[in-house]
Amino acid sequence: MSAQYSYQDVAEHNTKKDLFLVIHDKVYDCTKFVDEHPGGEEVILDVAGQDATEAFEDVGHSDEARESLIPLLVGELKRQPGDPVPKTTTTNSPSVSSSTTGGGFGLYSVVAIGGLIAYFAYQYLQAKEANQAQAA
Ligand code: HEM
Repeated sequence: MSAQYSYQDVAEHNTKKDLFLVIHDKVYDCTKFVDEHPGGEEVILDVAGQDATEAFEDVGHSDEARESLIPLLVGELKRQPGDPVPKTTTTNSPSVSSSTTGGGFGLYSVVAIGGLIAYFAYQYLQAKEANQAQAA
C-alpha cells in the first residue's frame, strides 16, 4: 500500500492541520506529530509540505527519532524533473572521532604506513643500484 505522491501533492499538505513532509524521498504525515515534536512545532511548520531531508539530517536526529518516523509514513515521493532536491543525501550521523576510542589506532596506522614507505623506498634504491651496476 505504498502510495506515490508528487512533490505538488505533498506541497498541498502544508498547514498545521494537514501536514506532510518528505525525508529521503519518503512522505510522512506529521499532522499528529507536530505537537509532540521534542524540537518544537515551529521547525516542523517551517518545512511543511516540503522536502525536510536536509533540516532533519542537520539536527543529527537520534535513532529513536528515526524510528518515530516509521508510523508516520504514508507513501513515497515520485520525484519529477525540476523538483527541489535535498542537498544532503547522507543517512549517517556525524562520525565520532577515532581519537575518543583510545588513539592507539591512529599511531598504529602511521607506523604501518611509514613502514610500507620505507620498504618501497628500499626496493626502489636496490633496483636503481642494480641498474647502475649493470650500466657500468
Ligand atoms: C517527522 C519528522 C521528525 C521527527 C520524527 C523528529 C523527531 C525528533 C525527536 C525524537 C527529537 C528528540 C531528540 C532526538 O531523539 O534526536 C527531535 C529533536 C529535534 N528536532 Fe526533530 N524530528 C523531525 C523533524 C524535524 C525537522 C524537520 C526539524 C527541522 C529543523 C527538526 C528539528 C529538531 C530540533 C531542533 C530538535 C531539538 C534537538 C535538541 O534539543 O537537542 N526535527 N526531533
